[in-house]
Amino acid sequence: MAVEVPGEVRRIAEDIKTMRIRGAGRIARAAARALMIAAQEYNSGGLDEFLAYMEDVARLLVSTRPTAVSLPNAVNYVMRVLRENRFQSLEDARRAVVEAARGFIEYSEQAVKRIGEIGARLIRTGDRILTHCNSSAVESILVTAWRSGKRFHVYATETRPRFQGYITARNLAKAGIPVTLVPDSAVLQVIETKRITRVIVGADTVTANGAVINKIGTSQIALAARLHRVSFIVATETYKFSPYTVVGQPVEIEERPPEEVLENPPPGIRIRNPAFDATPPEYIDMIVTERGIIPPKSAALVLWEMFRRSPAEVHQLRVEEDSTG
Ligand SMILES: O=P(O)(O)OC[C@H]1O[C@H](OP(=O)(O)O)[C@H](O)[C@@H]1O
Repeated sequence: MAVEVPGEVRRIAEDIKTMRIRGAGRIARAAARALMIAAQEYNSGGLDEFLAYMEDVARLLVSTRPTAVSLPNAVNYVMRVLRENRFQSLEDARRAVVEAARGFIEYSEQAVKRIGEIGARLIRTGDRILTHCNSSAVESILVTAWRSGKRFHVYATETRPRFQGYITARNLAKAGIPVTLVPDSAVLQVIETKRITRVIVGADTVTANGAVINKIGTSQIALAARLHRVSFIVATETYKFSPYTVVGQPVEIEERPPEEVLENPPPGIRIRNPAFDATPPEYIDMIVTERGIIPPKSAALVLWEMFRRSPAEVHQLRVEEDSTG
């Protein structure tokens, strides 16, 4: 019989699903923490049962939201220690999971900080910066630049239907940064009349060809920025680069409940609520990562460096995941 998943782990999975825990980086760290808790709380059998149970937990976590690849990348990073090693005892296996999860969380936190330092160098006093949704990588850049004495103004979109732009506006205001909240539909007008100098957004997934999957509306903003020759910058940790796209697997765009758009739609009206869209590499000037700034066309190189797997190996990995799923 399958071992029961601890309540706290199920709660984390539910919180990711319902977006109480949100943001691609936070989701990844929460998933790593959930695997750590699952390993620590396991007390009902031997090593083989433990391995099967951890695979169950991994599947539960990965199934919560489909788009941000940071989630399966974090889970696979931790699970790889179990999948690729032979352990003599349950305690050794448990310890390896806890260490890997801690390692991932630490790396991720440092990466966001490093992106802040690297990206802050791009900001100039006098900039008028537009951002969309809420990205901790973008916030890290803006807050670091501000603390280093640069003075600028940020325009934050509301980001319907979940209004994550309010989180951004609140956090920036708290840091003392002048911020103006604007409706999503005002983007072109704001870029034009406020003479925006830079757009900076986060990412949920970066594909092998350098396209960026981010909060719905990002691609429209990229188009508007292109129209006015405003540089379009993406800030992201490298674990949001998708190894699956190396073999051409499309990124699934999450479709969220219609009630998020309209609670009680009048009869006869259908509602669609896609949560993300894809911005092609041609519209992206640079991607700021913890490893440095790259042009979007170099995404495949980053993937190769990180995973060091040939396309055939990635394909095999996917097949194995699917068959255990
Ligand atoms: O990792 P950080 O930079 O914090 O966030 C990255 C992205 O995650 C968010 O998705 P959601 O709000 O979880 O749907 C937004 O799309 C944001 O740009």
